[in-house]
Amino acid sequence: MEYKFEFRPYQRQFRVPVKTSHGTWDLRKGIILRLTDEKGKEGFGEIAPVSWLGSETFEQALDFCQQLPKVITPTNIFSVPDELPACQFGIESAWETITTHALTLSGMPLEDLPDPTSEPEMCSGLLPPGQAAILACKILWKKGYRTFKWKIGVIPIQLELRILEQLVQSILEDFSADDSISLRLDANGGLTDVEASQWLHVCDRAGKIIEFLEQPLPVDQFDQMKKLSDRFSTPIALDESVVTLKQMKEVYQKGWNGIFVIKPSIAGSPSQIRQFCKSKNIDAVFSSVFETEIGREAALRLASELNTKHNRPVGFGVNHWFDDNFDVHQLWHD
Ligand SMILES: O=C(O)CCC(=O)C1=CC=C[C@@H](O)[C@@H]1C(=O)O
Ligand SMILES: [Mg+2]
Repeated sequence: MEYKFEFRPYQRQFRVPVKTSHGTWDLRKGIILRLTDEKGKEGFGEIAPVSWLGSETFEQALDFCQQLPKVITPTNIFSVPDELPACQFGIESAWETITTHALTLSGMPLEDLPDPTSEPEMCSGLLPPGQAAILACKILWKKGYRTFKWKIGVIPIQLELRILEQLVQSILEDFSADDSISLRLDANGGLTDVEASQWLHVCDRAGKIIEFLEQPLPVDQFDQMKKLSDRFSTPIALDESVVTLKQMKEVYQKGWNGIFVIKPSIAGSPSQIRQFCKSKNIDAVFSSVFETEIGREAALRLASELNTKHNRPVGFGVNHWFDDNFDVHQLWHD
């Protein structure tokens, strides 16, 4: 079978730049691709790199698309290099939408997939860093969210610890007690070992309201994170340490049995991710990379199949970070 291959780069300005301990991200650039088979059936996919998290760069992805032939075969689709995980995901998921006849691979019709972004209690809402998190939490709670993720490691730790106290206080006071509220803290690898211990002491004291502390230390400090997870009761979730399938396997081999934050759009081949997660029974939190509806649908299709054991709310409550009325299908009409 041969497929006509077309691609369109896009870019979307964040309403508010995404600030993390890695720095400031203000423009989301990606590539929407379309495969058309010999019967005219179309399949869309998205390449949404986040190089500072560990995927290829947007430029490397664009170069790869430009060097592909205008007509490709399954050999091209399944031989995308492992150094291009966002390209692997985008091209293979476009192929899946054509070949699985709009069914998820577990046989569920696509239109029946639960869209967590329309069911906020199944989704975590991403809060801005710093003091702004408190008001943002109230706004998202009113929209139905009950799981919130807050970026830390962005301003001095004493300030952030004080804000956490205020955040927990406002949740306990303002939200009805029967709400099972969860707070996820994401340091993006920006803490020192001492700061991570300080955070985990506070999290342990705050109790179950803190679902997990995400990537407290840099990727090269896996052993220290393993020690922290043994020392404190608050779970630790790895993100930057497990961006690609290759990293997931390495970390699993080293004995990580904690939470894996899986960003399908930058993790690599969907079929290989599926195989790994099913065979290892991974405790996963599926997370967005601010992709468009094309990439989100492919990522959530995978999440719906793999998120069965722990059924953690998916990290896709990010639409409010854009305020444009971006129509991804318009790319094909310009
Ligand atoms: O996981 C979520 O709840 C939302 C997505 C999210 O937090 C992120 C997406 C991409 C880069 C980062 O800003 C951040 C992360 O580090 O997890
Ligand atoms: Mg993260």
